[in-house]
Amino acid sequence: MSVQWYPGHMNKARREIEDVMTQVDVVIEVLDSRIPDSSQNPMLSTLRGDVPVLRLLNKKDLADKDRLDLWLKHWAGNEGILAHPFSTLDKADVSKISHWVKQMVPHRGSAEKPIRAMIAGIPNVGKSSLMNALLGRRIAKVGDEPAVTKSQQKLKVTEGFQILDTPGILWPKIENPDASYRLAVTGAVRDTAIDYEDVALVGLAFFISDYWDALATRYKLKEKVSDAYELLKIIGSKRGALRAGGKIDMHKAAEVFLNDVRGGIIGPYIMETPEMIAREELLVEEAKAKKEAAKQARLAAAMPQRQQASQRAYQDKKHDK
Ligand SMILES: Nc1nc2c(ncn2[C@@H]2O[C@H](COP(=O)(O)OP(=O)(O)OP(=O)(O)O)[C@@H](O)[C@H]2O)c(=O)[nH]1
Repeated sequence: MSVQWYPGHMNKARREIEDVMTQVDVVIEVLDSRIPDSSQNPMLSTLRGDVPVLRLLNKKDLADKDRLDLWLKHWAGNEGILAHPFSTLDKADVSKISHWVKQMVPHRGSAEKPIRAMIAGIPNVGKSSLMNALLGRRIAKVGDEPAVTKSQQKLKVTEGFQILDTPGILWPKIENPDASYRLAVTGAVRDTAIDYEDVALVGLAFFISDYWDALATRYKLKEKVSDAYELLKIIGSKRGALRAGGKIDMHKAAEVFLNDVRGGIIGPYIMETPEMIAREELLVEEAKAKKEAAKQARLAAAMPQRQQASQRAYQDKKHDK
């Protein structure tokens, strides 16, 4: 949960995943179904090459089923990707994994040629829980170490199915500020990375627009409140987040709300839809194009000055002769 991603970490993770990729037949990519896009690692699609990916939308018990279906439809045609809603808490789901991997790698799966899988995902998506559930025992938590570590042992799940003993920890989409907030709201990145109250306000604004009824039921709100800051104050007041003198303690109010969101107490939700991500990507592209155009305009504007400067330098040189 507390990995801080720096370029050095990312390079190390990338190299190690590349090495491990040669030893596996399938990657089991664990996502947080409340943020199906932001919990994907941006590099995995390139790193995996031709290796198929079983994409588990974990924590389905916390997710909005309708939006989950939108994502499944969205990925349906993707070559080499099989996606399923999933929960490590659901024994029936866990028992289906060996069938799903066999579907993806039909030429392996016997005792002589077992399917070798690596579990991978960003921090806190449920990789260790998945390994424990598959193996029926607790493995040591990998926690703070980015990427795959040590030489990899293969652990037997069934006769024809093995998993590597250390999950691959991948970095989240930290370069996109909107995604960073969504990762923070669900608890996938450390609270200290972004201001706690800001995270709660982003989360609250999202619930106001997308899941107002659930919010109203949880906090017994009679009328719609559109302003996230005002609503955080109301939640703080209702839940006793007060300082001495009766002023609202906004940090405590943020804590109350975020604990509810992360624990699924308000109700099932998904913060991203394929359509919304497409719009966001378009905006990012447009912003990039605008920035580039502004740079070119600045260069063009500076051109005559540069030409004048080089002309002056030429004339000075001539004069000196
Ligand atoms: N509600 C719910 N919680 C889950 C599920 N699977 C895992 N969790 C919880 O998610 C949290 C993170 O799970 P871990 O298995 O530690 O996640 P991880 O990916 O190994 O985390 P790192 O070691 O930080 O990379 C724990 O509190 C788990 O209990 C699930 O299906 N539903």
